Amino acid sequence: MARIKICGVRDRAAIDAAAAGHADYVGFVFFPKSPRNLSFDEASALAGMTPSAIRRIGLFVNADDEMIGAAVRAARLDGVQLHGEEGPDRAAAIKGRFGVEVWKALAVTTRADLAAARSYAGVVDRILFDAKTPPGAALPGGMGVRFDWRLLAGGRGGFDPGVPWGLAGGLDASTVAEALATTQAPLVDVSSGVEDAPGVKSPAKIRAFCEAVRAR
Ligand SMILES: O=C(O)c1ccccc1N[C@@H]1O[C@H](COP(=O)(O)O)[C@@H](O)[C@H]1O
Repeated sequence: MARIKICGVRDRAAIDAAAAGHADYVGFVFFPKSPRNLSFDEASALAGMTPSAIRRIGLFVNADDEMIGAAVRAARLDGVQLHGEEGPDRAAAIKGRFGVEVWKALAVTTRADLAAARSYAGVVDRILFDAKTPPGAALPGGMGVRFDWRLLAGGRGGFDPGVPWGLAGGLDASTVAEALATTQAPLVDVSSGVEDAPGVKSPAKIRAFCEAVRAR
């Protein structure tokens, strides 16, 4: 069964809904341009509300060590998701310095974009394949944009980028079954697809998303 990450949680209701849906991860966004951005104090409080069965992943975009360190400590993060232009060397340095799981998001439009995953094998704990947002977009993710999931449709054994992976971008309760059927993704990550407005999570949509994943 695919693991579930609910990204961009900002309040107790969203965390409770993720727990009710047996989500595996919640994501805390540390990117000031995002409507889901958290202060370190907010993240610390949310961490205290998160059941121990759910792991906390911090999302960063080209952040420096000072910011990542402050967030790791405040929110007692289990992992970091690098959603900017962090290369394998930067990802390795972050893993070495902070000793948490490192996920690297790769922006995908065409099959050629998948090849970059290989350069992170042995470095990161997970690759997240996300859609490329349009040129000039406000954010590099979290905008409900999807890519052609058939790019991840593997042969008999399924798609194998040589490193654990997950699927993100444009998922919601009505599309995730098709996404899973097409890709056999071992993890799905959702943000805007479980919101009523940017940054406003819907507990009902979170529960529906988790049910759609678990129903498969
Ligand atoms: O959620 C954000 O605000 C965000 C900001 C900057 C980079 C990534 C962001 N979110 C991540 O984007 C993907 C796809 O999100 P969506 O489901 O299409 O809205 C996901 O990994 C989010 O965690």
